[in-house]
Amino acid sequence: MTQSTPIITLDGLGKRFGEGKKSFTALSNIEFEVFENDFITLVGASGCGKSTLLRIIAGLEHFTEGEVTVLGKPVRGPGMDRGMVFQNYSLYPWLTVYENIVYPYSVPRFSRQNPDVLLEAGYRASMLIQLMGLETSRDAYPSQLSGGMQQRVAIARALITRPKILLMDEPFGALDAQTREVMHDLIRHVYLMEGTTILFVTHDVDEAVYLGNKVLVLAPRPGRIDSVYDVPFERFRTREMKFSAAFYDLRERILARIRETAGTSTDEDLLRKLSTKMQAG
Ligand SMILES: Nc1ncnc2c1ncn2[C@@H]1O[C@H](COP(=O)(O)OP(=O)(O)OP(=O)(O)O)[C@@H](O)[C@H]1O
Repeated sequence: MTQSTPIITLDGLGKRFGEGKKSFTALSNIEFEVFENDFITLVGASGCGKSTLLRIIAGLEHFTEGEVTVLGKPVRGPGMDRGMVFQNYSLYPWLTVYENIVYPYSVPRFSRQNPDVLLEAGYRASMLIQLMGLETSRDAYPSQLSGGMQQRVAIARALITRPKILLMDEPFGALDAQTREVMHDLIRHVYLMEGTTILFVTHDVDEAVYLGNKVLVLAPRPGRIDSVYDVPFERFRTREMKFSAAFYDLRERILARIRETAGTSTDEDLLRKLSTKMQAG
């Protein structure tokens, strides 16, 4: 697959929840192409459909209009070509770190295969354990790990089958600021080492600019693509970048655009809207 062949194609994609009068259009006419080795971060006002879009690409949610194609094939459900990481780690508490990571290979499709495949899975798990800095926790259970470590395990598990695409839904949303920073550098490292194409949903515009090569802004009601920003930074990111004028300028432009799409021109506007909503509800 060359740079000019899209790895994911969204063609007139739409999603309606429910039927008839009570139906709700969550996404409308999404047209977008993702290319191999893209790192795309998705931002937008709350409820604009970021998670729904990611879940549709993952094959976890049906769509009601248009078509989604991954690696040239229409999406009809989840597949080994797409790994998914959620905010809440979703590890199996009764399995160790190593067992959680190799778990995808315990499905019958793999476990009935020749032992070489399982041996190779073991090697890959050990490599991922090293890549994620989990060597000393290999035999620990999830409850013995911090949130950041649990999320490293979840990322390793998503990567074990060498998916071409990694779909991440606010994966660092539950982590403290310091751990998030470490995870940012880790995920950029994984991206460069593994050559995976990444789609990453976040509420945090700083995170979106630091991680992404492109930032996709979705507008709400109905969810649609509003704008795409190219991130003008090197493949290797450094924390100093966050203090540069270019970073600040891009972040401010994206934040302003999100506010505009949400119909709020300032943070005060947004707070006023929220408090009116709370009083009403
Ligand atoms: N199962 C469902 N049934 C009905 N409506 C739903 C369902 N799931 C999501 N929605 C609605 O679809 C819209 C998009 O939801 P989604 O979670 O994708 O948005 P989001 O941009 O990820 O939100 P947030 O930023 O708050 O996480 C929201 O208005 C939500 O209420």
